[in-house]
Amino acid sequence: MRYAVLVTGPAGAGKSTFSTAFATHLRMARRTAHIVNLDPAATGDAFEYEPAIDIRELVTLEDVMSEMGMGPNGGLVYCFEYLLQNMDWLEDELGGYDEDYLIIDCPGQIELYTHHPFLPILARNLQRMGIRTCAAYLIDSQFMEDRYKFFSGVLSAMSAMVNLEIPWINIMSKMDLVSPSPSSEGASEPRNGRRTRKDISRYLDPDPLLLATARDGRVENGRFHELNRALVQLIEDHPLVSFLPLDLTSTESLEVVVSHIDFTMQYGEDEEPKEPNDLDGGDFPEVE
Ligand SMILES: Nc1nc2c(ncn2[C@@H]2O[C@H](COP(=O)(O)OP(=O)(O)OP(=O)(O)O)[C@@H](O)[C@H]2O)c(=O)[nH]1
Ligand SMILES: [Mg+2]
Repeated sequence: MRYAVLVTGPAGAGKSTFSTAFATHLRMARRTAHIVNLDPAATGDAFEYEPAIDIRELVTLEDVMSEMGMGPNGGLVYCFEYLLQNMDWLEDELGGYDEDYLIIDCPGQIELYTHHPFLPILARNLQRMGIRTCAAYLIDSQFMEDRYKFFSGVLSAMSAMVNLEIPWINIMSKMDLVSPSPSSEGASEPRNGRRTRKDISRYLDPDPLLLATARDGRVENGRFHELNRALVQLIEDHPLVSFLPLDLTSTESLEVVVSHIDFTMQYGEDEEPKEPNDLDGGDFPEVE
């Protein structure tokens, strides 16, 4: 059995850093892990490890921009359409890695997650190749600085999620930047840019009151209040929106995240009897 984790999320969320730390962690545990770079705009030595598979061998953003006269955003979308049309390239590359864990570092362009079918198509292709796949969606802990920014982050995570038919976990990255301040324990708002444990947990497991009330605890007025309440209800009703904190300065924190990913993919539970045939594959003769 092969496993793949799609590491996704907005620009600068810490995807590449997490991918590297994740690979190192698996290797230390004597598990085989390979990084797959799917960011056609990644610069030369962005990785501590040479990626085992690299989209830049198929297409680079730089070439697309200079040869097609495209800007960076259109260029990235073009690169992905090109990849989707050349799935056999990826399949050939992946063919060499059996029984392994593939950590797929995705680019940070939000369009790819919200309204482009790139991720669902990629996930379906990986599954068709017999690779057990899950996704991790990272949001930078700085999103917790502002509740509106935070909820817009939650909504973009949800909009990416609804399109995907694979198991999914949300990760709040860079938690080392918001370690709770012991001196302000009990207060509900940050002091000196630090946050209390209670405050942090309200974001990790989104608390509806966070959005429905203003900083000083007043209920906000008018139309936006109604809109916010509707969003709160949506988030409350949606069981998948909670975040696992990730602090890369703590091995324990990384271990917890890795074990969630293992659990999500049922890592190591591949000894079960296999399906006699791939039921939704095209292996059956046409029934008249
Ligand atoms: N403090 C802190 N900084 C981090 C952490 N992870 C990443 N960073 C920093 O955040 C910036 C972006 O990290 P990347 O890993 O390149 O993020 P990315 O999501 O791959 O970015 P794109 O590929 O451009 O979308 C870099 O300056 C990192 O050093 C973390 O856990 N803690
Ligand atoms: Mg990156």
